[in-house]
Amino acid sequence: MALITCQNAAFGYEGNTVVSGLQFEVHSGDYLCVVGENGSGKSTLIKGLLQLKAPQSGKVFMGDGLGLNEIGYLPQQTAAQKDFPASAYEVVLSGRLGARGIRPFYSPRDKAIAEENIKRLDISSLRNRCYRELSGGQQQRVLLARALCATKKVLLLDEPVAGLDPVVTQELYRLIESINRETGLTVIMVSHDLQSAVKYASHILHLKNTQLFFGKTSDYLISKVGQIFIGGERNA
Ligand SMILES: Nc1ncnc2c1ncn2[C@@H]1O[C@H](COP(=O)(O)OP(=O)(O)OP(=O)(O)O)[C@@H](O)[C@H]1O
Repeated sequence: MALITCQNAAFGYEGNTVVSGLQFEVHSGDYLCVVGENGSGKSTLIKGLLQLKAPQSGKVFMGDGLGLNEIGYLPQQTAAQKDFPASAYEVVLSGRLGARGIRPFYSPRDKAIAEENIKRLDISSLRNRCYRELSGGQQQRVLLARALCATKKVLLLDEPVAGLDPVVTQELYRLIESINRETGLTVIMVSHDLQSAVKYASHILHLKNTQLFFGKTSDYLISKVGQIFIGGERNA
């Protein structure tokens, strides 16, 4: 059974539809990249998957025992988040807030999970540094560790490389791919970067206010949509 299913869903704001015809499934271990131009509805879909937004029509549902609090989410960074006055360790540990529920303190297990992800993302040397003093790439690693603390099942990333230089961008992509490959964690990532999407993702969802393509990356590459967009970028 699929972890997430979109059944002919449409989303919008105050009666205006911004993305429709969404028909896809995400299975355990998939690495899905959601691509499309500015304003094509990618972030709106992410809000729908997180159930922050109800579909105007159609359905979105979770299966395979997936709970909403088992999705680790790395949102698009805002200026306010970049200025967060806490240590890198505190930011990572706060990924356990959803699991902590009404318990007043973090448990030894919460702290062990934070340690595990600090090690996994190789950020031990940053743990006591103030988050807002870190570079963009370091901040994204900390936020990725935070999102991993929240989940063993699904990681939802909205443009995780926005504003990073090409070297740090490729490092982050490789890291996300190795987490997907080594742990089987399902990854759903919004990206503007088609070349990297087809390099790393197992599946592509291409939006342009409607669903232009959904399927395996290998099929996308030989599809009409894939040929137009990938060809277009290569010729640009
Ligand atoms: N809160 C909102 N209220 C009304 N319209 C909105 C709201 N948020 C987004 N929109 C509109 O919905 C459309 C899709 O926006 P969305 O942010 O989902 O696109 P996107 O593909 O994620 O774009 P980008 O790549 O620029 O982040 C746009 O036309 C946008 O102006």
